[in-house]
Amino acid sequence: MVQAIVTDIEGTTSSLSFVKEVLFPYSASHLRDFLHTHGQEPPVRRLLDEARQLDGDAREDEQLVNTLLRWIREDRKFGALKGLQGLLWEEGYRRGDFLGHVYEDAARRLREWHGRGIRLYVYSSGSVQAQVSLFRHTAFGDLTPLFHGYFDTRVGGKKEAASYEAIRRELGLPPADILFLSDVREELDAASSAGLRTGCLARGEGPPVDPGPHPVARSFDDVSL
Ligand SMILES: CSCCC(=O)C(=O)COP(=O)(O)O
Ligand SMILES: [Mg+2]
Repeated sequence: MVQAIVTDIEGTTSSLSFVKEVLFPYSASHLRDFLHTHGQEPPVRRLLDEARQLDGDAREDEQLVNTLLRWIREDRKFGALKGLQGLLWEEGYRRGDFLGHVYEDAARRLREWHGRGIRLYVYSSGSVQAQVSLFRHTAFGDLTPLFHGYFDTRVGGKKEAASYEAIRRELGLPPADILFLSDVREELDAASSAGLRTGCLARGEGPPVDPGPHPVARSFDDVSL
C-alpha cells in the first residue's frame, strides 16, 4: 500500500517551460543585482565559497558571476548554484514577479492524497528553499501545508539509487510503500533500483519521454496507487 509519494517538480508537478523560460532566465538576469545587494550575507557568502571551490579558476568576483551564468545556461545541478537561485527566486515570488507553476491536476490530486493520509514529499534538483517558495506561491494558493518534507541534491543526485535509499531511510517506510513520480527515465530507474514504486509522467510537453518499464501517466489523474 502506498503510504508516501515523493514527487519531482520540473515536468512532473510543474511545466518544463516555467523552469526553463521563467525561473532560469530570471535567475540569470537578476544574479548581478542579487549578489550586489546580498553578497556579504553569510548564507550567500557560504554558497559563493562553495561555487568557487567547484571552479578553481573563478578567483575574481566577475569570473565567478560569469561561471554561475554559464552554469545556468548549461542547466548544471550544482548545490551552490541551486542554493543561490533558491534565495533569488524567493525575492521574485515575494515581489510578485511570477507565481510557481503547478498543473491543476497535480494541485488537486496532491490535496486529495494528503486528505487520504498519504505523506507527500518533494525531491528536486532545485534547492529546498526553491521548492518551498514554488509551492507557497501558486495559482492554487499555498500548497506547502500538504508536504511532509523536501529533498534536494544534498541527499545525492537524482539518477543515483543511493539517494532514494537515503530518502527511504529518512521516511522510515518499506520501499514498496513509497511511490516516486518523475518525467525522467534515469531518475525512475534509480528509484526502482532502490525498491521504490515508480510512475512516469509523460505530459506531452517538450521532447518525448522514455518511460522504459515504468507505468506511464499523462497527468496526476492517471497515477494509480
Ligand atoms: C524547485 S523549482 C526549480 C527546479 C530546478 O532548479 C531544476 O533544476 C529542475 O530540477 P527537477 O529535479 O525538478 O527536474
Ligand atoms: Mg523532472
